[in-house]
Amino acid sequence: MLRLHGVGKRYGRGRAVLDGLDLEVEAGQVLGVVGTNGCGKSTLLRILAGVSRPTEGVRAGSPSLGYVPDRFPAATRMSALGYLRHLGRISGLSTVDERAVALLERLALEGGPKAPIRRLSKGNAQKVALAQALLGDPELLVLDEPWSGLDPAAHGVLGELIAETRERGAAVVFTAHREDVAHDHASRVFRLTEGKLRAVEASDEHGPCARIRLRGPGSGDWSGEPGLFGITVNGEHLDLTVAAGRSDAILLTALRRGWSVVAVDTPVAK
Ligand SMILES: Nc1ncnc2c1ncn2[C@@H]1O[C@H](COP(=O)(O)OP(=O)(O)OP(=O)(O)O)[C@@H](O)[C@H]1O
Repeated sequence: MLRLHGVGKRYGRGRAVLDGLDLEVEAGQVLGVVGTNGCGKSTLLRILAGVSRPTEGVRAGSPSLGYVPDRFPAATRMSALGYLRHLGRISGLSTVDERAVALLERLALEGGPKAPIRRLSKGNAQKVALAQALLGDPELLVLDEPWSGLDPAAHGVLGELIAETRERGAAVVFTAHREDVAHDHASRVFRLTEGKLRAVEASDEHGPCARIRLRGPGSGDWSGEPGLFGITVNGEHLDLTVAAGRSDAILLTALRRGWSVVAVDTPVAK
């Protein structure tokens, strides 16, 4: 879908921010990029999104793109919906209203679709940025620190939107500061250091997790269960967060203990 080969980037006469970097993005993949402040994550994503050119190397491929930049240009007088309509027209989308309103409602934009963009808080502006990136159902979604400023409810919705994007066969590349967040959502995680990407495997403690929702009546003491990272009681449901590799075993244990399985959210395939 999109390939970077030997990509380098230098601003003016400064040091090389990216240096001989290779990356292949394939359909249905979610790639997470982590790294310290200033290591070049936004630079890499700008090149992936085609808004900045590498000073060396090749960017090959031309998927349709949705991009959430690190800074959202939020100075417009338009309403959120007006802005999305405007971008939709520029991108040649015939009707955007229904999809735009649905996305803004799902992300719970404060003030609704008519909220003026320049009065939005950082997190709410980020929701509009996400909606504009998703509007045209792009083949590649490039998200620069998409969690920044979002409240926990919007975090959850963003996770769903990323999963849905992958399920319809599109690809996602995102940056994150927290490695565990990256592993929660990505099929592959890379660390950007010294201008290059290195794969980061999930450690046992922060590996990909599955979420299992059970309904009672069931019994048993879950303490000490290997690979069980967390339990939450949600009304009549018990929600377990488990290591992906242990989910079958924990499901069997739950069934034996008299629980019914309501839902299993499996991790992104490795
Ligand atoms: N337009 C620019 N002109 C000059 N230098 C730049 C420009 N954009 C980025 N840089 C420099 O390139 C380096 C990488 O910046 P970049 O924003 O890509 O890092 P980052 O990993 O996204 O950082 P953060 O985690 O803080 O968002 C930094 O040293 C930054 O100062």
